Amino acid sequence: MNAAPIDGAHADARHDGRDDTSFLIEIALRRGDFLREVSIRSRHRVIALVGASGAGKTSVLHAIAGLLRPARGRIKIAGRLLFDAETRIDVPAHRRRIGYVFQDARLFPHLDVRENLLYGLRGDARTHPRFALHEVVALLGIDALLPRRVRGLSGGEQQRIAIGRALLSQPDLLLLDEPLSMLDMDRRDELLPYLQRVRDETALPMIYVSHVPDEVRRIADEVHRIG
Ligand SMILES: Nc1ncnc2c1ncn2[C@@H]1O[C@H](COP(=O)(O)OP(=O)(O)OP(=O)(O)O)[C@@H](O)[C@H]1O
Repeated sequence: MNAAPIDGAHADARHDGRDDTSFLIEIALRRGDFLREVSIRSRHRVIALVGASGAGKTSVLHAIAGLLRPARGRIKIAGRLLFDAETRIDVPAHRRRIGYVFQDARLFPHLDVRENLLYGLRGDARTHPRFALHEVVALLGIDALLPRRVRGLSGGEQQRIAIGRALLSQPDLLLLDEPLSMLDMDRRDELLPYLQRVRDETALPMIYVSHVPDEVRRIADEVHRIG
């Protein structure tokens, strides 16, 4: 497979040219009969993965997150070597410092919004967080939702909480797997500006998977096609 860059939108605005905001993902993935070679090199901070259904986009994110071990290759992101088959480096998932946002919010229904958010904030992160609760709440406009139960929140509100929870886990990298795909057009339009704020104000490297060209244009510096 190839993963050639096919777009350079926003490139100059947020590309700072430093090595520690680059992506090197050169892997072979196997899942049953499915086999996919992936070669992504980018010096941009925010990249998108596009490709047909079943092309392997989610599998690439799983490999980056440490949930799927590549058959061979190397993953280095923002200056951190996460996986290298040759030297047998395979950083465990819980040490990769990755925030993962799924299609569905996957919130805990028995906890309220504040408790869902704080779930990610543990250990040292509680005392010296890079992303503090009040900052994340302001960034995502979720102050009024804090005491609410998850049940009854709209899909867009739930996704904002899921993004907040991911940020509060103090990640060095954000993976977003079609985070708007379960929302109708109006909700999508409501949530996109929040994703853009997260992109611009957290300065985190991000990988954004989507089928929707307009979303990809509005979020990513560079687009890579899988498949
Ligand atoms: N646990 C598994 N065992 C075997 N095959 C799998 C497994 N998970 C995924 N696959 C297969 O791997 C391929 C890639 O799946 P993946 O979910 O990564 O694609 P995708 O590009 O994210 O698709 P979509 O856009 O539909 O979410 C598919 O053919 C899928 O059927």
